[in-house]
Amino acid sequence: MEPTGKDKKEQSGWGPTVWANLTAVRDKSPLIQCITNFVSMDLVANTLLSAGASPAMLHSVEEIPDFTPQVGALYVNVGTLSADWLPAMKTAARLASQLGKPWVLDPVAAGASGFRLKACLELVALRPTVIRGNASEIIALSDASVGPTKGVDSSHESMDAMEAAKCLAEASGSIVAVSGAVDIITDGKTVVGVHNGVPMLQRITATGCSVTALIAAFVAVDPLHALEATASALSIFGIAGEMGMDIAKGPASLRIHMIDSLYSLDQAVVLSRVNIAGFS
Ligand SMILES: Nc1ncnc2c1ncn2[C@@H]1O[C@H](COP(=O)(O)OP(=O)(O)O)[C@@H](O)[C@H]1O
Ligand SMILES: Cc1ncsc1CCOP(=O)(O)O
Ligand SMILES: [Mg+2]
Repeated sequence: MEPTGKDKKEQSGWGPTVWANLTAVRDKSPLIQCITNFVSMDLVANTLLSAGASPAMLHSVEEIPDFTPQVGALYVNVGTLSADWLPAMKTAARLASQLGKPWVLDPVAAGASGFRLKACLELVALRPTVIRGNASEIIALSDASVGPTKGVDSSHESMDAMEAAKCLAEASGSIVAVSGAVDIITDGKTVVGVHNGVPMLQRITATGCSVTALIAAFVAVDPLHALEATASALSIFGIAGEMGMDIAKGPASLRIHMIDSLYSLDQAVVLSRVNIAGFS
């Protein structure tokens, strides 16, 4: 029998797992429903398309009963949250959970206001498959606290959020991913680190939103191995950033070259660049 998911990774390292997951996204082209912020819509859609997935920015509550059952995964991002958007986010998340479909939460600026924190906690209660945020967002969610904030940017390093990520994963039952110089992914017990990426990715708005969308595409094709799928997506996005950075002159050209690189990544590049390791 062919090894799958975790077994395959343990036998031959992460490279083949990451490549197999990217190949599955390209082959299956999963439909991803994105309820995301206004800033990110373009980069999120183009990231998904260049990876081979099929994005659809459908966010009206009236369309959810017809559309959400057809998607491979749902992506919810609270970046430009207002009260009128929240019912659609919760209705879609509840339906995805009921249908056993993977859904992924990006809790942008979770600790910036009481309104936003409460909304994020209500979404977490609807059992996302994966929660991906920066370190400050994951700490705010885990502590359920509003505090000093840099808004959508992080004022912490990803490693500062290791314990918060584990606690949040234990409490929620979700895979929790913290992005940063090292991306941390945990189910509350196992913790892996992704060491791909370049610092310039922080200078492009919506790269965090886009990597969360990519996680949704990867869990859509391997929902039973959500931790491995999440690490794979973060590694692939980081590698696309590394390849793009080789020719970029700054954030604007990195944005273009990163999308081109994501589209054209081949097996040799992926196998040589994947940099994922467990934490003991
Ligand atoms: N210092 C860094 N070095 C390498 N990659 C980074 C660094 N900081 C962020 N990244 C990458 O940039 C992407 C966006 O992450 P991040 O900036 O933390 O998210 P957000 O935009 O939500 O704050 C992720 O793929 C992450 O791995
Ligand atoms: C600038 C901004 N403001 C509200 S949402 C948003 C985009 C945030 O994107 P990311 O979290 O990927 O940096
Ligand atoms: Mg973000």
